[in-house]
Amino acid sequence: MFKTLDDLPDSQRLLVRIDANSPVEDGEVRNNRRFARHAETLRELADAGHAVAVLAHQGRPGRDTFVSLEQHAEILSEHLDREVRYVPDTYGEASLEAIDGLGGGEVLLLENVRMVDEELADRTPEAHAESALVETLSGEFDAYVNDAYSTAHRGHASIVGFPRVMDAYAGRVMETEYEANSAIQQREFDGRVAMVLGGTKADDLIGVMERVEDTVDTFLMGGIVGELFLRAAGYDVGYDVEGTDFFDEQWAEQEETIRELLDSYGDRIRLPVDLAYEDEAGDRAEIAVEGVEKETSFLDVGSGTVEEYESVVADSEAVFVKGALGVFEDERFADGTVGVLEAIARTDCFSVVGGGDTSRAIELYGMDEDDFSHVSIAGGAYVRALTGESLVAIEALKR
Ligand SMILES: Nc1ncnc2c1ncn2[C@@H]1O[C@H](COP(=O)(O)OP(=O)(O)OP(=O)(O)O)[C@@H](O)[C@H]1O
Ligand SMILES: O=C(O)[C@H](O)COP(=O)(O)O
Repeated sequence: MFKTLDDLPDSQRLLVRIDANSPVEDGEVRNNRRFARHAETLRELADAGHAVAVLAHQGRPGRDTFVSLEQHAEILSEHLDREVRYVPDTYGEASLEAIDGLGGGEVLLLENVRMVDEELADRTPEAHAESALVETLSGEFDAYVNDAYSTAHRGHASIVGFPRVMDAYAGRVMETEYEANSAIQQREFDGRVAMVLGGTKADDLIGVMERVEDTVDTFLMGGIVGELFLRAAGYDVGYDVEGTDFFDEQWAEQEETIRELLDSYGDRIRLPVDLAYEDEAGDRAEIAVEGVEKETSFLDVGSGTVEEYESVVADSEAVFVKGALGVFEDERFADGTVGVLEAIARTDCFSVVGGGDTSRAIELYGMDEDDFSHVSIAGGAYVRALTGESLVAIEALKR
């Protein structure tokens, strides 16, 4: 097992990796449950008198969610009820100076670690440990704490590099999510098991589908991923809204695998029977997938699909959710995501909802977290844990 905060010596200078990757709307970073959860870890460390420098990422280069962490520092300050200083630099002169001035009980947020090219480089953990980022920052601290459970599946420098050269501990979020999600993996279900798969990241979900073949009876597809499956099934769908680029690259990469999955899983994969879009008046409109004739950017599954998915949920003993069925952040296109989540909440089935964005729908639409067995703040990491795949961050902490 890994070491936890219970094992930390007193008065340490700590480098703490959190995952505050958040939705960004019109340049504004949206507060979400990740902040509140990580704030608990940071409060515990600061209250204990440790000096805390925080490392985190936001978005990916090339995406419009790829922004600096200045707003994250403000949001964290509100949650912590103490100032979180921010330095617009990750391991250069400015950040080293700020780290130098960091006292016990203080919290400093370094700049988006994905602004350092080495972070995302495709390298082994050994090579990551030799990067300038890791070599420089590791020399400034006594120990490294990884609380970023939701990034635990990414073999990036800040996740797998530091634990090779520093004393490493799991933060509270890492510890509790790991325990909860491993417990799920060990359960056995007598009845039917359904998995709701949506959102934007096809490669994550396809990996899952291949691994849970023996456990899951029905896959309920939606979101961008659902449209990719519909396209593979012969429907003329999968067109981006202006300014987004979800479909073409993923289609080129995944077309063949999606076709194979459709062939081999047959009826176990349920695809949307209707979809919703914004009409000329700006209202929600729906169309059956059979009737789609012109290029349309769809933003939700339709009401016929929700009805079908609700009845699958009602017949299931366990339901796992990863990814939203539509752009639920816009009330007009929340019906799919909210409809299915409410159907789950109405039953007493064992249920797990994951996905940093998706789980936010629970809060946004006034649902009660207690109606679900577990709500994870992780997306890809949660799904991998669920399917028994090991997480590189956990392996690194266990070394
Ligand atoms: N048809 C669609 N068009 C555009 N975006 C969509 C569509 N359907 C769902 N989404 C978006 O998918 C997002 C959720 O999926 P995503 O795969 O990003 O994340 P997640 O599973 O919640 O979390 P994580 O990022 O933690 O893996 C939502 O923000 C929603 O707006
Ligand atoms: O939000 C997440 O799922 C994590 O922060 C990982 O982000 P990524 O999918 O961009 O690597």
